[in-house]
Formats: sequence, C-alpha cells, structure tokens
Amino acid sequence: MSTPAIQWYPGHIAKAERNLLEQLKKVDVVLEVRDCRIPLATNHPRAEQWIGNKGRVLVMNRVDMIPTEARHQWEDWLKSQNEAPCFTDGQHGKGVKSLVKLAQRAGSQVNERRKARGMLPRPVRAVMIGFPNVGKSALINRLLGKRVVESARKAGVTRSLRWVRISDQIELLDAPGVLPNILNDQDAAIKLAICDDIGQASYDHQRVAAAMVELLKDLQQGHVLHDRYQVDPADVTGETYVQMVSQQRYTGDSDRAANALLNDYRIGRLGSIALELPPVS
Ligand SMILES: Nc1nc2c(ncn2[C@@H]2O[C@H](COP(=O)(O)OP(=O)(O)OP(=O)(O)O)[C@@H](O)[C@H]2O)c(=O)[nH]1
Repeated sequence: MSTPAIQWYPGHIAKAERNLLEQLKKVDVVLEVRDCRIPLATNHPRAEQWIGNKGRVLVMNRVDMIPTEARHQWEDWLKSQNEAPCFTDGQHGKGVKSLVKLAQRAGSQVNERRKARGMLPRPVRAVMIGFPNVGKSALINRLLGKRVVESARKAGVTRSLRWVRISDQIELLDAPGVLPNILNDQDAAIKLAICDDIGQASYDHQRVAAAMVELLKDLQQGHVLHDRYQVDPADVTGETYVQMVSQQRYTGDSDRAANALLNDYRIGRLGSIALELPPVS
C-alpha cells in the first residue's frame, strides 16, 4: 500500500490539545475560526466537544479569497443549519467589529450570572480556536488595531498561548492552531494542505499540487491554470500537469513547479476560488 499524501505527528498534536484544553477551562466564549475556502475541512472534529456549553461564534475567515457568490451560498447554507456566521478578512480587518459585538453577546450570560450573585462585571474571556494558519493571529491584530501577536504565512507560527485585552469588555486568548489527532479523510487533508492550513503534518508537495489540479478541474476552474501557465489541464491527470508545467517553466524541476502551483493558489494569483461549496440537500 502506498503511503498517504499527508502524514501526522500525533505526539505534537496531543501536547497542543492538552494545552488548549487547560486554557479552555478559563474562557466564556469560543471563537471558532474556519477558512472560507474550505469551511468543511477546517471544521475541527473536536471543536463541538471543546466548546461544550460555552458561548460560541463561528468565524468564517479569508472571505476575500472566495467569490461573493460562494460567500452567499455559504451564508444561506449555514443559516439553514441554524448558524449565524461572522465573515471576516483578517488581513484587511473586514468584519472584525461585528466579531467583537458577537463575542460580547455570546458571553453576556457571564455578567448576568455575576450580577445575580451581587458580583461586579468582568471582561468576557474568549479564545480563538481553529486549524493552523486559518488567520487567528491576524484577526487578533486587527481587533487590536496593532500587531501584538505573530502572524505569518507559514502554518504553526503561534507556539504559545497568550492573553490580550481587546477592550474593557473583552479579553482574548491567542492559541496555536490545533490539528486533529487522526484525520481519516485524506480528501479533507489534501484540501488543508493546498490551503496551507496543516501545520505540523508533512506532505508531498507534488502529490498535493497534482490533487489541486484535479480539484480545480472538478470545480470547472481548469481555465485559471490554462490562463496562468499556458498549459491546458483538460485532458491530462494532475500528475502529468505538474510535469508539463515543470517542463514548460522550470527546466523539468517538478518540485519547483509543484511549489509554484500551490503558492499561486495560496496567494490568490489564480483568482478567488472556493475549494468547497455547501452540500446540496
Ligand atoms: N487574504 C487573507 N489573508 C489572511 C486572512 N487572515 C489571515 N491571513 C494571512 O494568513 C497568514 C496566516 O495568518 P495567521 O493569523 O498567522 O494564522 P493563525 O491561524 O494564527 O496561524 P497559526 O499560528 O499557525 O495557528 C498570514 O500571512 C495572514 O496575513 C484573510 O482573511 N485574508
């Protein structure tokens, strides 16, 4: 049997999850951040369990990276699932004001309970959770209007947990992205790798780039590859396509071709493309 394209390091993951669980005990509200390009693949299988009966806000980040039409489709579908998502663009700060309001509202019971017990109100404590690189730190920096936490293109940048005060009413914990211990769904894992939301897992860039080509073709987006590389993906496999691009542009270096393909998608050079759309009922 061939090795899967994506492999995990459960040791690291278990430690990150233990740390996060410890911090979760201290918070009133969880801001669950997903990547708009792949909201299903970035739905952490443990999120529901971690959140329990705390207040929750579903944050759909990277909204600038999908077409408006796809955003509307997700909005409608999530509403039909009784969700009230907050769409954000952590890079430019879009949607962060609504996020603060929603977080405060989700944590309002804390101070109602305190008041009933004759206690003074205190700031609502919230935490951002989500896969690596979905934009948690960028959102915190935007919420604060300055760069206080490290935010970078590389997944797994946030290593430690730290509290930041957003306002008199809300304190926020920046937590490192946490991957699931096991992800049996290789399709979801590949999407995470394409979007660079996979942190400490390791993967074969050429296989992931080939899978991205196949996925773009399935989504009727093969033309964006043709436009960018002047190589038509229509009648070839993803693997052959990476080889063809490598011959055309990188003197046969398939690794460079794979990295260029992935990078071009990640930085939006192929346009705004949603890799997942809501399930059709
Ligand atoms: N285009 C776009 N880029 C974003 C958005 N949010 C974050 N980014 C960029 O994505 C990269 C990763 O963002 P981070 O905020 O470091 O992600 P994180 O979730 O804190 O990552 P970890 O520390 O790995 O858990 C950075 O280069 C950000 O500038 C967004 O909404 N749109």
